[in-house]
Amino acid sequence: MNNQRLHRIGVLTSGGDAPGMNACLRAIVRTAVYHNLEVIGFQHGYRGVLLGEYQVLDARSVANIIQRGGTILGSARCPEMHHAEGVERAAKNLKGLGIDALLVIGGNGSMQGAVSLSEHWSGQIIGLPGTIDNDLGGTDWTIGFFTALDTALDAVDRLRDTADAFDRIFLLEVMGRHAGWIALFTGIGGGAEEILIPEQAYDPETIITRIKEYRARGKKSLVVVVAEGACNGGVQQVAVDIEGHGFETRTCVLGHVQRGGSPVALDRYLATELGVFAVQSLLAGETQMLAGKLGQANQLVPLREALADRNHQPPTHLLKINRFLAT
Ligand SMILES: Nc1ncnc2c1ncn2[C@@H]1O[C@H](COP(=O)(O)OP(=O)(O)O)[C@@H](O)[C@H]1O
Ligand SMILES: O=P(O)(O)OC[C@H]1O[C@](O)(COP(=O)(O)O)[C@@H](O)[C@@H]1O
Repeated sequence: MNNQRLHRIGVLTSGGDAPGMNACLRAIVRTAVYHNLEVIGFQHGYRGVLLGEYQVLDARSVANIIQRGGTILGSARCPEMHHAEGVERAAKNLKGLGIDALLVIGGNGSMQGAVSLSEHWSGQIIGLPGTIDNDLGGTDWTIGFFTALDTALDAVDRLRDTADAFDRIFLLEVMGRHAGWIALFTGIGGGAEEILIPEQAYDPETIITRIKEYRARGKKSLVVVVAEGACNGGVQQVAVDIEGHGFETRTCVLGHVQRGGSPVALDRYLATELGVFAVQSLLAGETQMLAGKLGQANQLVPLREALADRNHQPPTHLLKINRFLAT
């Protein structure tokens, strides 16, 4: 299966970092070295390609990182890639460095960058889904989602303790500007009474009515999980709306805590399997693909299709079943 033209591959981590990116780097480097490939790690995502900032990664350079959050390569949002000149420069630099193939670990934006690059560069490109938001098509799960979820769930449990002690309404804001995956799964797993996500129109009147019903049914403490992008103004607006009806609230914004920490088992597993699969795919001559997990299988989906996949929405039927669960 060896691709005779493949000698030197580049790898980068881009966009919002996600727990498990290091585990993925380890799997990529070890698999590549096993197959006698040289690996160049670009620092801080596409910025490293543009500035020529990179390091050679050998098998030992990825020792003892499988359990570490963040990314040893660093990440960045690199605005230059939004312009043709930036993409052309990245392509020129990759060519100059003799890179035969590039592996991009990141979210939606990073995959857009990979597609743009493929229009100016003839090397092979494979993307790997790395974002806590789980908002990328072409894969059921993204690296980092499971860890972020556990962090958010832990926060809900802790808030419930103090909410119970004071009979209070707590609002927890979790990440997800455009995607409600974290909020939805955290809300279900944590037994939240209400879950607000960007995929569902925000209706303050409904929330108020339900809070009154909960209280009438003897529920004292209430937890509302709010995705960052659930409504204009985020959790602060929700607090204003609820307080406007005479209910006292407390608000907690979880923020970047969700991005850090040691990856949980499922993220390490996903990162490792997809890392190996991505290198095997390069060796098989594949390009412009996302290496993802669909069901139990590793799958290659064309990057453009993965980006266009509108079916990868969070399962909003969970909002309906939460009506039973919150009774
Ligand atoms: N439409 C695009 N065209 C080219 N490059 C892009 C595009 N969108 C994003 N990128 C590149 O990918 C980087 C990461 O994207 P971003 O959306 O910030 O994070 P993520 O990959 O986690 O979704 C951006 O900073 C930029 O360098
Ligand atoms: O760290 P920043 O730049 O403030 O971005 C925060 C955003 O990044 C994320 O953590 C991850 O999003 P991306 O994968 O799109 O980068 C979002 O949940 C959050 O809205």
